Amino acid sequence: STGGAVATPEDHDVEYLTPVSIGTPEQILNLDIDTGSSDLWVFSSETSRSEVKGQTLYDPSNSSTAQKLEGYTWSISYGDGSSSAGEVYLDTVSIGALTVSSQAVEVAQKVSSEFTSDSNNDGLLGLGFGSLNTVQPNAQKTFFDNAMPALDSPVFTADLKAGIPGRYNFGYIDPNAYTGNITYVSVDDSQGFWDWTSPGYAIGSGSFENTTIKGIADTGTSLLLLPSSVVSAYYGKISGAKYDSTQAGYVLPCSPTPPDFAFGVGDDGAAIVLPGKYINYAPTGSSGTTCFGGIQGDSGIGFAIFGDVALKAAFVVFDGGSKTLGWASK
Ligand SMILES: N#Cc1c(N)n[nH]c1N1CCCC1
Repeated sequence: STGGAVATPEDHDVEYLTPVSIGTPEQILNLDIDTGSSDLWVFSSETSRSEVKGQTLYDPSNSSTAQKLEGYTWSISYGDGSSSAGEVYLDTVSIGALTVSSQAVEVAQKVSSEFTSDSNNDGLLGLGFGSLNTVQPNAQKTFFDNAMPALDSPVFTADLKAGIPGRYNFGYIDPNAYTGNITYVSVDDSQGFWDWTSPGYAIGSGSFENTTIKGIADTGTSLLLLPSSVVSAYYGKISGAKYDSTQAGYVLPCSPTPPDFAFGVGDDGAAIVLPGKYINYAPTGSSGTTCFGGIQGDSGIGFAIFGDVALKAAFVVFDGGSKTLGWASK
């Protein structure tokens, strides 16, 4: 089997939302597919009314295939301080033509203000490794883990794009979605993430800097978070770029377009190039003169995060069979 669906960017590509069908008859919710976590949770008929502002709600009582897991609960906190919690059902979940008949659907009873204010986001579909799942008393499998045995190939791919819809596909690699070769690298799944190591970076037309950068491929994070040495080298090339403590990040003049940023993949010289315009993440004020940087530091996290700013420059294969990541330009 195979499947897939469109991934539509929200403002500034802060997140990408994908239609996911749940239950019988189908209830379609727009979910944030997140390779940095492993819970599938949704806004629901059980979500505190005061914490819902425009989201579509999954109502298990309207699904003939919903089965409550009595006594099961979940609670998740993300690195950005947001959180949610609730109870658990099993139901049929589909992404395009790919259906999992007994998927754990975690219904939210509480969500933090960050989710309440994100009115187009109806929940998350985690595609990290199973060890990150928060369901108690027994952890539940991700959609990908449940689907894998039936997939033509044990993979899913992320083809996110700047400002326009891209796609998540399951079970196959679309040869028309990328250019050149796919370079595969090993993954350390010991922390539950798609954790890999880049050999270094280059700024603009500059020489390649060999420096080990260990980090996660994370569709649920907006920016590219890198070691401070790399970040200061990048912004040090840009007149007027500075760390702004009020914004809690590097800001830069939106014009002229900043230099490209490339990160290495594998030991044969392959690299993914971020066009400089991707680093103009969003204007900080109404004038549009100053932009918030799409590359920021990873201090305090313990690893780099290759979030959407990086991923949207690439075609990425998440291989659950070999536990590798494949990177290609496009
Ligand atoms: N912080 C954070 C984070 C992450 N590293 N991956 N996914 C995240 N979120 C998903 C929804 C809110 C935050």
